[in-house]
Amino acid sequence: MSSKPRVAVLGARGRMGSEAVKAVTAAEDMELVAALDRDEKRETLTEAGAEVAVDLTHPDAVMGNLEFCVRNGIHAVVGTTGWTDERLATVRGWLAGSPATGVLIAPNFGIGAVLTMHFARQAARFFESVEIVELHHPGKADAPSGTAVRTARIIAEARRAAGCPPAPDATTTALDGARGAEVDGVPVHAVRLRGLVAHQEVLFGDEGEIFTLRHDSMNRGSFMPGVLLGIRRIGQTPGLTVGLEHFMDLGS
Ligand SMILES: NC(=O)c1ccc[n+]([C@@H]2O[C@H](COP(=O)([O-])OP(=O)(O)OC[C@H]3O[C@@H](n4cnc5c(N)ncnc54)[C@H](O)[C@@H]3O)[C@@H](O)[C@H]2O)c1
Ligand SMILES: O=C(O)C1=N[C@H](C(=O)O)CCC1
Repeated sequence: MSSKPRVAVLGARGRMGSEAVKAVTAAEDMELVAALDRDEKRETLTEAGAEVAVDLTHPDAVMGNLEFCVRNGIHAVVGTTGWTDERLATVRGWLAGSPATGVLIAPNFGIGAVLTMHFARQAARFFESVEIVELHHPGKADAPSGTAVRTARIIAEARRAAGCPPAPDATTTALDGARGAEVDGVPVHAVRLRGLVAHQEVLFGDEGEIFTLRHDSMNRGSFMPGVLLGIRRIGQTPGLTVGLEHFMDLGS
């Protein structure tokens, strides 16, 4: 990779993509060489000599973009959501054919959001009950948020490893959705409200005690230090990395 990575942004006219274009342009240690949105051809990436592509598009678009990048040896920093185990396996398959290429999939670029997940992992085994509430702007396509899904999986994994029983819940009748979506056994509730950007609460409860982790992204600029960190690190990190925490030296 060049000493100043040559960066392309996909989804450049979107809420996140337009912020990323500004952030990359303002960063002195990288160069913006392409800014593409829907209906612009992916070949622009290779023509512009892009070394890192930042994908901030849509769950329906991200796989095609990523396949093109990996097949052309372009590293990718992905904020787009909609990830499943099957999709991750497909990306690993592409990367097997391009072993020097790196892909970072970051469910959330917010430093505080990554720390919320890190602390949730630590807290998970100490409380009988846990539920997640995520709150986002009404323009969001997916529910629950990628961050909430990842947080639930991290908590569930930590609770399984510690041998925790399922959280108590005496509900026998409920309207559809009243108890949220169950992600790996953790109830996740999604709110969509004009005025919100991206917010999450992780609620832990035990006898006489509630412990709450809350993170608020008040604007999309809050995600940009994480996007830039991903761009700076992905060239030295071949293969698939899921979660920005792997670039944050958080320890265990
Ligand atoms: N990881 C994070 O920290 C983080 C933060 C915010 C949003 N997101 C995710 O990023 C994605 C984008 O969010 P947003 O709020 O900016 O959405 P948005 O709808 O404002 O922007 C998406 C942009 O992508 C464009 N697009 C669609 N298909 C495309 C394609 N094939 N090639 C190029 N561009 C294409 C659209 O025209 C649009 O301009 C969503 O999946 C969202 O959940 C992630
Ligand atoms: O605005 C969005 O859309 C966001 N998507 C990510 C998610 O689904 O977790 C990150 C937060 C903002």
